[in-house]
Amino acid sequence: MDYPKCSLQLYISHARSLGLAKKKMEHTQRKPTLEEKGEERAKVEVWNYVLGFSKIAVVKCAIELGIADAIESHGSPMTLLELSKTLKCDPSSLYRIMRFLVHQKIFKEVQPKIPSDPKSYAQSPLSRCLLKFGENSMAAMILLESSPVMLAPWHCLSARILGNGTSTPAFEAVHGEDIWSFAAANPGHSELINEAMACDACLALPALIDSSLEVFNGIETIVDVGGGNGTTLGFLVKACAWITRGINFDLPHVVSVAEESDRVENVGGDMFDCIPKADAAIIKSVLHDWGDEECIRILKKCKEAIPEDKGKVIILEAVIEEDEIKDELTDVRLMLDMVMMAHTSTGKERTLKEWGYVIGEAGFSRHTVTPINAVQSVIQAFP
Ligand SMILES: Nc1ncnc2c1ncn2[C@@H]1O[C@H](CSCC[C@H]([NH3+])C(=O)O)[C@@H](O)[C@H]1O
Repeated sequence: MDYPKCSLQLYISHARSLGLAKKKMEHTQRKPTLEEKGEERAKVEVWNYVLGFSKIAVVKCAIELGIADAIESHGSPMTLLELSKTLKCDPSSLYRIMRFLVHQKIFKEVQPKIPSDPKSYAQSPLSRCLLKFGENSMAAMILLESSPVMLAPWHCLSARILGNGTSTPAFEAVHGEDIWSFAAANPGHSELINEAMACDACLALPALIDSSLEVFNGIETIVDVGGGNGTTLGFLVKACAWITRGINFDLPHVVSVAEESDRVENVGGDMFDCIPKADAAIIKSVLHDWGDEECIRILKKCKEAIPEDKGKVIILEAVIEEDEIKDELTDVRLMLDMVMMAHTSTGKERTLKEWGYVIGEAGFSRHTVTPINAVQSVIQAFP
């Protein structure tokens, strides 16, 4: 029934006569119960899952368009028109992309000095991570994880978990081979992996060098097992003048495209067969790609490569916290564990206890674990 706006009184008396007013007032005045509030919150959160993919998709789009790069080379905030001209984009579509990215706090909106002028877009610490190059860039990781090759296996996650460990791993189910054979046969994808891993090394190595440089004291030669394109060793030889020789050891298809540099040589091979000898071995973001049995085999090969008396293996990997005290990277570590499930056949992130198990089984007498300001901790294993 329609009521004129001004006749609330009339509505109330009419409702009262219908015996509805009390019920209606109770309904509008009653505070939602905790349970009802929880249900409401849950719906909003589920909406975020329903459409959550749009965040990575739009960020990938921003990297491909080069939005952050354009603002960076412009040297000051850019208006929509300037940005769309530079990027050769349709301004109305770009406007919607920028509205989304500003809402996500990836770019900042700058109000004009003269109110009738258009507003402009400025960088933030977050948008600088989307620059294609530079020390803070995380673009390569986004481009790898959002590539069709890496996204497809996620559709096979439940199939992988069903079947009590007998089902085909998700990556193999989609691509017919494991990620490393796939990379060997697809140089474009191999490059994406190498660049993404180099990007991760650019985050972890400065943290390691800043807080734990003493780990490398007395080491003159060092082999990086599964070293990718050599970024880790590049950081180490620069920070440690006493390292005379670094060996970047990886699969032949990886080292064949890695740049040689002063004091760092590339050696191709298979870590399950034999690892080049050195005073110490470093192994970063490799063991998490493998199950316990393979990890033990790799660690035994590392042990054979170093001197029994003063050698050590320096492992850079995430440690999953088991207690209640969790740091702000716990989410990232748990998501990384899911990535291992989707992209590798047997890989996983490990707790302290699980690291202790594989290190002990590989024959090391003791190990230490030191957190650094990164996703990874530094684990030193001694023969
Ligand atoms: N059998 C193998 N022998 C040597 N390297 C391998 C083998 N299987 C996989 N890898 C390499 O392991 C690396 C894992 S990605 C980690 C790269 C680098 N340590 C970094 O953190 O930046 C890739 O570069 C692979 O090519």
